[in-house]
Amino acid sequence: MSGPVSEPTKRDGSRFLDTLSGKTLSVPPVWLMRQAGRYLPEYRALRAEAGSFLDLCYNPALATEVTLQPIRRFDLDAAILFSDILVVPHALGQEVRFVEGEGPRLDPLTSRADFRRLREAIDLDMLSPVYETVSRVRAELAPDKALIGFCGAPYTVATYMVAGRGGDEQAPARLMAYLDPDGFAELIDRLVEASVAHLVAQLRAGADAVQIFDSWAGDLPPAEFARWSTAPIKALCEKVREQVPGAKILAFARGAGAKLGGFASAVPADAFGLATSENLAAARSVVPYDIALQGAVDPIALVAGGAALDRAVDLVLEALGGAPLIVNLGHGVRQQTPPEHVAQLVARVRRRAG
Ligand SMILES: Cc1c2[nH]c(c1CCC(=O)O)Cc1[nH]c(c(CCC(=O)O)c1C)Cc1[nH]c(c(CCC(=O)O)c1C)Cc1[nH]c(c(C)c1CCC(=O)O)C2
Repeated sequence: MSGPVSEPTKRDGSRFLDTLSGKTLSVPPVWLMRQAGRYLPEYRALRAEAGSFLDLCYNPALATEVTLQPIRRFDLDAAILFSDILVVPHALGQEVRFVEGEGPRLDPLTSRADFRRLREAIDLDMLSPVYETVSRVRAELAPDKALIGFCGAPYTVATYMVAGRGGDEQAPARLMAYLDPDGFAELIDRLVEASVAHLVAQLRAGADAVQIFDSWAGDLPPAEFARWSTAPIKALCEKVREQVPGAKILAFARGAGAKLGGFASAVPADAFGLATSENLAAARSVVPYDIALQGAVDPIALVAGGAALDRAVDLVLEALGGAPLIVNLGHGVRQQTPPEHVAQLVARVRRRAG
């Protein structure tokens, strides 16, 4: 577990890692954001026994099991660590809880004074169960399956820390960014440092790649996007690679749209995630051809299944299949998704295999 990371690209036969290295495969790799979760009956059963959602995130035996549940059921190319982006504010000393049926609730930060009361640096000991989960999952996964670690982007995590919850285009954080840009920058900088430490710990524990989720970045006007999404994610990638040379990184600025070209030219990621709303051909034309794109099947088409799902998958393969592609959804799996539809999606992607 300790010592330098194994060279991720040397893991044999991983379609996912080959694609991150810039290869175009006739059968692209596939995994799904939120592939573990409440749409799976085996998740709901285990969740009922685990106590709170955070208890589950900090229980290596149960979190390992939940991470592996979708891999046992479906022929996916990658597992994603079962955890949450809000463990970072939690380990910075902010109160975080998950209200059943409603989502996350944090004690909101309303001023500089509020976040100066948080820890200066992330308490990695608090997150040691997460890293223990990473090494347990890696030990159980087949060599051709990749393990993805993750964090939230500084901006998205800051929006939850300031608002105390999701919703309303995360307006409270945007308001703070306009009214007190230096104070907001201080929060963002602290989140860059905390996220670097969290991603490096996951890579050292055995994650083959890490994804940065900027779920709320797309709402920002271009100048704010450049300052609060692009610049911190660029710094995060560079600082992770200083400690883990060659680390494989996926960056998902959801809904970047016309801002994707600028984002992709500044951020040194190995793949860029695309949201459901993106024009795929336009996205491909603004990202260098040796850099992978990931996405962007509509999660609602996955709920629908049948011919609509096949068509949604085919459109992604046609638009993006001529260059390195990781098939995924444009956002997370919805709770009402019939599990059989995930099997159908994977089969559709693999259809030309063999
Ligand atoms: C914004 C965000 C969060 N968490 C995450 C994001 C970024 C991606 C996105 O935009 O969806 C990321 C996340 N959250 C979770 C994962 C695990 C890995 C995976 O399967 O993708 C990942 C990668 C588990 C989770 N995170 C959460 C659940 C549901 C909790 C439960 O089982 O009760 C899961 C499986 C809770 C959560 N966590 C968060 C919210 C807003 C919610 C409530 C919404 C909901 O309930 O679906 C914050």
